[in-house]
Formats: sequence, C-alpha cells, structure tokens
Amino acid sequence: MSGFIEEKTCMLPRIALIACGCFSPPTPMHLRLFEIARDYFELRGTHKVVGGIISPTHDSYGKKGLAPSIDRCAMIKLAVQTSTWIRLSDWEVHQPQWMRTQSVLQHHQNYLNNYINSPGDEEQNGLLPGWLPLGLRERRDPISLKLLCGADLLESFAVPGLWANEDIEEIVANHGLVVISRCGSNPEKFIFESDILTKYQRNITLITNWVPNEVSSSLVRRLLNRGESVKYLLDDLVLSYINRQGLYNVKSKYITDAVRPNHLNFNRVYMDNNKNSVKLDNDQSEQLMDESDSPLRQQTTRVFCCGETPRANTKLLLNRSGPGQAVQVITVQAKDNGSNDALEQTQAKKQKIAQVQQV
Ligand SMILES: Nc1ncnc2c1ncn2[C@@H]1O[C@H](COP(=O)(O)OP(=O)(O)OP(=O)(O)O)[C@@H](O)[C@H]1O
Ligand SMILES: NC(=O)c1ccc[n+]([C@@H]2O[C@H](COP(=O)(O)O)[C@@H](O)[C@H]2O)c1
Repeated sequence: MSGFIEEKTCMLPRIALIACGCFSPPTPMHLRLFEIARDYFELRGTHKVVGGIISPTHDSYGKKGLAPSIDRCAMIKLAVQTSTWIRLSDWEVHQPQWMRTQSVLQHHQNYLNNYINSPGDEEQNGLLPGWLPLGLRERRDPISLKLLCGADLLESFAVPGLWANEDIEEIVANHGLVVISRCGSNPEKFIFESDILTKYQRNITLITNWVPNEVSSSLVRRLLNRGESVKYLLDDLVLSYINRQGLYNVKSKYITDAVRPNHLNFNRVYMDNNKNSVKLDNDQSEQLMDESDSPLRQQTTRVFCCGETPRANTKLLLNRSGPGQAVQVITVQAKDNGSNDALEQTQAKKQKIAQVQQV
C-alpha cells in the first residue's frame, strides 16, 4: 500500500513556491505560509512541492522600515536554518534596480527550466544558486513556479498604478498564485470583482489558514521601536541579529556594550548563500557572526533609523466600485498620520514602478 502511495506521489506534477516581499524582518508567519501551502497540496494529493524560495525585494523599493538587503538576507538565512526545504534567493537584491514581481518569477522559472533540461556539471563546480531545491533532476518533468502570498498582497493588485495589468495577467496565466487567507481580506470577493483574476481563477489556489496569526513585520518594528519585547514573535536568532546590528531603531533595555561591542557581527551564513544548503547549528552560527566578514559593512556602530509613525496591522480596501477598480489601502488604527503614511508609501512605490518601466 505504501509503495502505491509513493508511486502516486512520484507521478504528481511538481511545483515550487516563491514568496516575494520585504521581510523586514522575516517573521515566523512568513515561513508558516510555506508550510500551510505545502500541506494543502500534499494532503490533497494534487501536487508535489519540491521547494520554497524567499525572495526579498531590492533596497531601492524604498518602503518605510526596509532594512538594508544585506541584513534582510542575513535574517532570512537565520530564520530558515531549521527548514529542510525553504531557502533564500538573493537574486532580486543583487539586481541593479528594483524588479517587478513578474520578472522575479520569470527569472526563477527560466532557471528551473534550464537546469532540468540541460544536465551539466554545475553541482561539481559549486555554481548553483543557494535557492535551488536539491534533487530536481531525479525527474525530467517541468516544475511550475507559483507565487505564494498573503491575501493582502493579492488585494494590492487593485491599488491604482501599483501593478501593471499585463504583469498580473502573466503572473496568473503563466505561473499561478497560492494565496493564504489573512484577517481583514476577502480574496474570494476580490477575485470575483476582477475580470483578469476570474478569467484565470483555475490558476489561483485560495487556502484558508485555520490558525491565523496577525504578526507582521511592521508590528514587530513598531514594538522594537518602542522598546517593547518581541520575543516569541520572531525567531530567537533573528531577534539576536536585530539587537546586535541595532536594526529598526531598536530601543532595548537588554542591549548593553557587552552584547553589542564595537565589532558588530555579520552572519557568514548569508555570505555562504551561493553554496547550496549550508546548515549550521545555533551555536556555530553565533560564532560565525563577524562583521569583518562583510565587505559592505562599515565598522562604526550603526543604528538604522526606521522608526515609524503608527501603521495598521490590517489593510482594508475601500472605494472599490467595480471589478479590479481603484482602491485605497488604509490603516485601521492610524488616523491622520497613518493614512498619510500609507499614501506616501503607495506614492513612493508608484514612482519606483514608473521609473523602472521607463528604463
Ligand atoms: N500574518 C500573515 N498572514 C498571512 N500572510 C502574511 C502574514 N504576514 C506576511 N504575510 C505575507 O508575506 C508576504 C511577504 O510579506 P511582507 O514582508 O512584504 O509583508 P508584511 O510581513 O505584511 O510586512 P509589513 O508589515 O512591513 O507590510 C506577503 O505575501 C504577505 O501577504
Ligand atoms: N508591480 C509589481 O511587480 C509590484 C508592485 C508592488 C509590490 N510588488 C512586490 O510585492 C512584494 C510585497 O510588497 P509590499 O510589502 O509593499 O506589499 C515586494 O516583493 C514587492 O517588490 C511588486
């Protein structure tokens, strides 16, 4: 019987999941998205999930609270250390400019296709990118790369000027979306109201997260900025990295010179990213954190200042009068400052997208 199940699993279409976002900082919920999605496909017996990829956005995305990509990559590497299948892709952050999500998907999909179809000796040469799942050449059938996101990202498709319609169409038509429910979002209704999304709804998988957790990067940053505890909201290694590097204007009563010496630490695990799967235990990784390893980091103690005006943890969509029409992302708790803040962020993103599209 178990042989039969194994054989059946072997024949399932293969998919990989990629999550694009800021990850400033990565939270356990970012990783839960992957676990929830993999369970969904595998328990239904519809697909084999061969890998999970986290692709942090480029520094020039310019969103408030965006820590430098070198730090975000280092934190992601720490956060996925205990995962056997979720990996960091630093391709996006190493591009000369911000990349649209459609291009990020296209790049990774092309790489997967070429890798499967052209058996070479990259493994021996150590040339493979760190995000590439292991064992892909055990089969020759294609791997379909899907964009994994929370429902708020799906709903951001309707923010005027933020996403090009052609990009949305290419993402849903050529790749597919896996959307995890999030409080305050209604993805079913959102899809119904969008002609493009309805047209390709067979490529959109909506998954209800029955154990929701509204932790978000912005909430974590806000607590850190107020000097409040975020323990158990973040992976311990990520938190210790934030404290060591003084990210997010952290005001911690726990930081003393003893734990934040002049020689700030840098996580060599991140520098090893291009070598496939470097796994270290916690003690080892702490020892390997040495800022002198980083060519990019300055030697002075640096407090990255990204304290924020209050921002909502729940995004609402308003003023929607028809399919895929103009909406405004507003914050729930924030009043004057908060909504200006959201508007400013949207404007900044739009300008960035317009700049990129002109190039
Ligand atoms: N608590 C959550 N539940 C469901 N999806 C989430 C949750 N937190 C983040 N995500 C999803 O993770 C992806 C990457 O998130 P990103 O880092 O850009 O946002 P975030 O954690 O909401 O950060 P911020 O609070 O700064 O907006 C997005 O698809 C987002 O929808
Ligand atoms: N047009 C686009 O491709 C587009 C627009 C806005 C955000 N994004 C991406 O979505 C992700 C999440 O962004 P936010 O955290 O701003 O919602 C980021 O990776 C960002 O690069 C892509």
